[in-house]
Amino acid sequence: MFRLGWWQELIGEPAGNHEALPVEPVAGMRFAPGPVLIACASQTGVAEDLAEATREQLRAAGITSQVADFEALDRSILETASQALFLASTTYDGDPPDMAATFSRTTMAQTASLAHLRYGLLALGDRGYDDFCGFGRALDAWLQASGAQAWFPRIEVDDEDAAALERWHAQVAALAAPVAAQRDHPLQTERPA
Ligand SMILES: Cc1cc2nc3c(=O)[nH]c(=O)nc-3n(C[C@H](O)[C@H](O)[C@H](O)COP(=O)(O)O)c2cc1C
Repeated sequence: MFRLGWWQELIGEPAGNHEALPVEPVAGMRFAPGPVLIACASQTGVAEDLAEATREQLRAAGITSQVADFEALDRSILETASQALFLASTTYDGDPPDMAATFSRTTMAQTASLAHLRYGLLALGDRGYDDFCGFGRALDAWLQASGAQAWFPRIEVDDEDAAALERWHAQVAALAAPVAAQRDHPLQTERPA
């Protein structure tokens, strides 16, 4: 679906250079300059639609992003992304969507070096199933074990619950707001809390 090197082209790095970025101190609750990776694992399309809505939300805030499904993701892409939003559903018996099966089986089989990565995660599921949000929870655990730092606690969505989805878009808006404010008022510096 995606050509090789699509993420490296977006961040201006030649494809094939897979060295991890240096670890940066934790910044505040805001997107950093540079593109946001929106990674989507969907079986029946709900997470895909939400990923597009999130991309549109970022575009309206003047923030560049790239939506990628988990088939196009691998360790090297995550090791060169500094910020990402993950939208991940669960299917079958607590399993990843088909498009994330290889990622789950291979990339998640061992931890990665993701201390530079800040992320938000939306886990989609249905409490009617035994393993609620099984894949989203496993992905979150793997990201944390790999050193990535969550901007906010994982948001879990039960059967497309509107309140949970509102929380997601509110969190994205909160991350985007300081970027938009700085763009609109570039001479104002942020005051220390
Ligand atoms: C066949 C099937 C199996 C599912 N299995 C689970 C499950 O094990 N755990 C869970 O929390 N949700 C489960 N769900 C619910 C989906 O995760 C939920 O409907 C989600 O919104 C689908 O998102 P998607 O369209 O992006 O795949 C299942 C749904 C279907 C249709």
